[in-house]
Amino acid sequence: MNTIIEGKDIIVRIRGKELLNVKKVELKKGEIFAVIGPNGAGKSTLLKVMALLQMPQQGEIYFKGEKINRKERIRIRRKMAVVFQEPLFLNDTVVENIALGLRIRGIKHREAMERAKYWLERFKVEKLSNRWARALSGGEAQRVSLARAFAFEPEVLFLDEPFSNLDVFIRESLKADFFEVLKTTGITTFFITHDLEEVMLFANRVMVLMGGKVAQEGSPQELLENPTTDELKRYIQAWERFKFKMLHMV
Ligand SMILES: Nc1ncnc2c1ncn2[C@@H]1O[C@H](COP(=O)(O)OP(=O)(O)OP(=O)(O)O)[C@@H](O)[C@H]1O
Repeated sequence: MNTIIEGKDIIVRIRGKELLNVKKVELKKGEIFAVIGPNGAGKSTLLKVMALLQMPQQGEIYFKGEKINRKERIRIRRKMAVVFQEPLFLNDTVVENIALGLRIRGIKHREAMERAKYWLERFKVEKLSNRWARALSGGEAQRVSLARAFAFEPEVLFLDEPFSNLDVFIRESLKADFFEVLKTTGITTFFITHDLEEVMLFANRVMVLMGGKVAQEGSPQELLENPTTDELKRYIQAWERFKFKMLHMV
C-alpha cells in the first residue's frame, strides 16, 4: 500500500509540557486507521498535526512523499476533510453550508449544489437542505457534517469522535450509514474513537496512544488478543466491562 501521509519524530509541546512524542505514524492509501487511548492521551493533537491544522514543534510531515512546510500547508489541506465532535456551521441553510465550502475550493455554483444534494441524499438528510444549519439536532447536524466532508471528495478524511455526543439510537443508525458510505467510497480515513467496537468492525489498523506516546500499533485483532502493556490490558478490560454492563441494561 502507498503511504499518503507520514509523520516522523513528531513532538508537540505547549508551555513546555510535552503533549505528543511519536516517532512514526503512517497513513496508507485506502486504509481505515483508528486511534484510541484514554482522555488526554494526545489523540486530537495527533489528528491536528496529521491534518496539517497544527504544526509540531519538532518533526516532519510528508504528503505522498513530499515534505510539507508552513507555506504548502493550505494547498495540501484542501485534499483533506475533517469532521469534529461538534459540527461547525455558517449562519446559512444546510445546502449552502456545503455548497459554499465547495465554491471556496473553486467549484462552480451548479456543480457545488449538485454535489451538496447528492451527499445529503447519501446521508439521508436531503429533506433538511433548506433548513437553517445551526438549528439542527445533534444527529442531523452530524449527518450534514459528514455529507459536507464527503462532498469535498477528499483524499483523506479525518474524524475526531464524530458519534460520541449522540444518544445510542441515533449513534447506531448514523454509524451504520457512515461506514456503509465509507466502504463504498474507499477514502483513506484517520479516525479517533473511544469505541473499541468501531475499531474491531471497521479499522484495518489501530494505534493506541497513552501519555502522548504510541503504546501499541497493529491490526485490531492483534490488539485484542495481545495487548502489550498492563495499562492497555486494563483499558481493554474496562471497555469489556462497560460493554457487558450496557448489554445487560437494555
Ligand atoms: N491548547 C492547549 N493548551 C494546553 N494544553 C492542551 C492544549 N491542547 C491540548 N492540551 C493538553 O494536551 C493533552 C492532550 O490533549 P488531546 O486533546 O490531544 O487529547 P485526547 O487524547 O484527544 O483527549 P480526549 O479523549 O479527552 O479528547 C491534554 O492533557 C490536554 O489538556
